[in-house]
This record gives sequence, C-alpha cells and structure tokens, in this order.
Amino acid sequence: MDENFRQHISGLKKGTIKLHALESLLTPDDALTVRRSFISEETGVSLEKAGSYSMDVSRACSKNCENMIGAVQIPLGVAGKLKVKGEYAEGEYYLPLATTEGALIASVNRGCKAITRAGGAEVRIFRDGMTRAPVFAAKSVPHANEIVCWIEENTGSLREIAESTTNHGKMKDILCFVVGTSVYVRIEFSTGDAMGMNMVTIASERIAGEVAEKTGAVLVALSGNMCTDKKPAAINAILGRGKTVSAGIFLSDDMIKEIFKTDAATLMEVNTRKNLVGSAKAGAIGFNAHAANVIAAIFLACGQDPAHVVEGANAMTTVDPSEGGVYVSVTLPSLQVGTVGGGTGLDTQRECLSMLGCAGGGETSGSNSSKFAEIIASAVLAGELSLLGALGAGHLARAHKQLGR
Ligand SMILES: CC(C)(COP(=O)([O-])OP(=O)([O-])OC[C@H]1O[C@@H](n2cnc3c(N)ncnc32)[C@H](O)[C@@H]1OP(=O)([O-])[O-])[C@@H](O)C(=O)NCCC(=O)NCCSC(=O)C[C@@](C)(O)CC(=O)[O-]
Ligand SMILES: NC(=O)C1=CN([C@@H]2O[C@H](COP(=O)(O)OP(=O)(O)OC[C@H]3O[C@@H](n4cnc5c(N)ncnc54)[C@H](OP(=O)(O)O)[C@@H]3O)[C@@H](O)[C@H]2O)C=CC1
Repeated sequence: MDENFRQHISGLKKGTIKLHALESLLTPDDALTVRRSFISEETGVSLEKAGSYSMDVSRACSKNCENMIGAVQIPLGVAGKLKVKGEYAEGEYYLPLATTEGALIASVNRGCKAITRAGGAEVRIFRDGMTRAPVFAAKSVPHANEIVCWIEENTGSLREIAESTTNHGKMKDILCFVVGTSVYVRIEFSTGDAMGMNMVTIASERIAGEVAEKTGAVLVALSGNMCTDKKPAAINAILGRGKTVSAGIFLSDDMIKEIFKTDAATLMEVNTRKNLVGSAKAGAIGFNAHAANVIAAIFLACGQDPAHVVEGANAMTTVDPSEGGVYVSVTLPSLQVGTVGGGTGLDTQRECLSMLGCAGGGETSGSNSSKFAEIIASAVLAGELSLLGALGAGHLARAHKQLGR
C-alpha cells in the first residue's frame, strides 16, 4: 500500500486523525480507500467488494453519506412495460426495481401486463404538500391560545419569511394543534421537483424563530412529530403528506381468469377479508397487500429516502364490483418523492430516474416529481393486483418456492 495511505491509517489508529476528517486531507476516492482499509484492519473483514463501485463519490461523500467506505450493491431488475394514463405520466414505462426478494419483480411484471393490456392505469394526484411541525412550549393554556391566534393572524408575513429561504418552495398552509401547553405548528409547502425535507426544515426554522420572538413561545423542537416524518401516523393518512395519489384500472372477467388464474368474486373477497377487515383487526394504518414492496424497490433504484417507505406504504387498496369485471384502485395518501436533491443525483439512481423520463427538474416546477409519483402509484397497483390474484389462486407459497429460494 501507498506510504501516504499507511501514514493516514497510522494516524487513524493513534487517534491523531479523525475518521470523518479524511476528506479534508485526501481526494474523495483516496479518503474512502484509507477509511475502508482502516475499518478492514479493525474488523478483520476484507471489504474488497464494498470497495468496488462505479459512482463518482465526490458528490456522495459530501452530500449523501458521511464516513463513506464504499457501496453495497442491490440487484436491479425491470418490470413492464407499464402503461400509465396520468396528468403528468402518459405512456409506457419500464420500471427500475432494486430488490433481493425473489418473486417480487415477476409479480409486478404480471400486474403491469394486466394493466397495460387493460388500457393503462388511470392515475391522479389529489394533493401535494410537504410538512414540518415544530413544537413550542406555552406558559399556560391561554398563552397557547394566544400563540395560535397570532400565527393565524400573521400567516401572510410568515409566508414571506419562509419563502425568502428558497427559490422553489411555496408555503401553502399552517395548521395548529394544541395539547395543554404544547403547540404544534404543522407548516405545509409545495416543493417543486424536490422531495423537500431539507428545504421545508430550513424554511420552518425561520418561521419558528419569528413565532418565538413575537409570541414568547419557546421552541422545544423543530420537528415535533406532528409532521410526521418517517413514523407511521394517522395524520399523514388523513391529511396527506408529500403527494396524495390514486391509481385505478378496470379488469374484465376474462383478463382476471387468463392472467391471474382466479375470478372477480375471489379477488373482491380476498381484498375485503385481507386488506380491509384483516388490516382493521390488526390495527394497521395501511390497508393494502404489499405497497411497501414496490415503493421500497423503486425508492432504492431511484435515489429516494428509503425511510419514507414508512409513509409511502400507508396505502389503501379497493376492489369494486363492475359490469363484466372489477375496478381495482390504490390510494397513497403520503408518497414523498423527488427528482432533484437527496440521492437523485447519484449516478446509478439518476440513470433509473432517466429510464422513467423524470430525472432532474421538470419543464414546469414539480412536473417531474408528479410524473414520478403517478408512475409509482401505477406500479403499486400492479403489485397489488398480482398478489391479490396469487392469494386468490392459492399460488403465493408456490411462487416464492419457485422464484425465491
Ligand atoms: C410468480 C407469479 C408472477 C407467477 O404467475 P403465473 O400467472 O403463475 O405465471 P405465468 O407463467 O402464467 O406468467 C404470468 C406473467 O407473470 C410474469 N412473470 C412470470 N414469471 C416471471 C419471471 N420469472 N420474471 C418476470 N416476470 C414473470 C409475466 O408477466 C408473465 O406473463 P408473460 O410475460 O409470460 O406473458 C405469480 O404467482 C405471483 O405474482 N405471485 C405472487 C408473488 C408476490 O406478489 N410476491 C410479493 C412479495 S410477497 C411479500 O413480500 C408480502 C406478503 C405476501 O407477505 C404480504 C402479505 O402479507 O400479503
Ligand atoms: N432536514 C431534515 O430534517 C430531513 C432531511 N432529509 C433529507 O433531505 C434530503 C431531501 O431534501 P430536499 O430539500 O428535497 O433536497 P435538497 O436538500 O437536496 O435540496 C434540493 C434543492 O434543489 C433546488 N432545486 C433546483 N431545482 C429544483 C426544482 N425543480 N424543484 C425543487 N427544487 C429545486 C431547491 O433549491 P431552493 O430551495 O433554493 O429552491 C431545493 O431546495 C434527502 O437527502 C433526505 O434524506 C430527510 C428527512 C428529514
């Protein structure tokens, strides 16, 4: 090994160099090599494979991952083509899916086949807004009331303050909730093509400062969990967070029989007893079969924040009787996605977004992230159709035996 590298490793061992300071002393690739070699020596694991990557790490180690030592690889497959008839996504798409679960892509692929043959998923976005909710301490219940009244009377000036921090963010709404002396201020923004959590957090900090100064409220935490970010929460399912999007498809009796080897009545019964009654009995927030599977696979492929699978999978699946077949829908109340920012600029993730024609900022602000959300909702519909069909036909265990072990 290079003498310069050995000296840095020796500095790490002696504690004269901090592990996270390597990028200030070396090029990004060299910093990773030294850190990985040090961790390899400390743990006795070669890490040779983790050190084999194709991405330009200068971006990753400065914006996405501290103390970076390499990359893990997740198999990337495709499903489709999937025909989507949305307001932003109009066409047929190959879906990039990163997963290690055998049978998942086959299942989504089968759903895509059905949807495309049936004419395409009909998809619409009903609401769009990213939230952050600081929590303040008031001195008393009347003081809490004064704080809320002040915020409601000064929404206009708070909007100006918030929007001075961003070119693309627009404040849409402020909702206040009080519990005794705790005041939760849920601030909602449209965030263009960004998922928006950094953008909204920065803007909310300015609002919080103004509220504290003008009302005497004490800011306890910039995130008070009424946002609610990265935790399962009914508020996101009810009010929405990120994009609220629904996709639906009519499937004829013939198609259900041919593609899913079952029938309309069985599909409806599985959905009612499993997705609706079963989920209710279990106290679930999501009433679906496996929305998380599809969202996680697309999120990993396309550079989304994987923790947002928690809210994204908060979906409800319905199967309505319809003349000559069924109308199946999924509704995702809190799908948080972006095509700029976060992990979307990493090389392989950007390639995957480009496969869908939505990498980077859209022609109009927000059009690419909306297109992406419509495609994801349609992909979730494909996954729901196929798993409901497999359960109806009694094929679930067989499929995983054949494809997953
Ligand atoms: C496995 C299938 C698709 C077989 O489905 P099938 O109908 O028996 O097979 P087929 O040979 O007739 O193929 C039908 C179509 O499926 C697709 N397909 C078929 N095989 C492949 C393959 N190798 N690679 C890619 N695509 C494949 C393909 O589109 C094909 O059409 P074609 O292109 O041939 O005209 C079906 O049985 C199925 O979907 N099973 C369900 C599996 C599933 O959804 N797993 C999801 C993960 S389960 C889980 O994680 C969550 C869970 C289950 O715990 C949640 C819960 O509690 O419910
Ligand atoms: N801070 C937090 O509490 C949390 C952070 N995260 C992380 O936040 C990151 C995502 O935050 P996010 O704010 O989306 O991304 P970034 O922080 O990467 O910021 C994206 C910026 O891109 C600019 N931009 C350029 N073109 C566009 C466009 N067309 N539409 C919208 N913005 C555009 C905006 O600048 P401008 O604002 O000037 O318009 C925007 O603020 C992820 O890495 C995620 O993991 C996740 C959860 C919580």
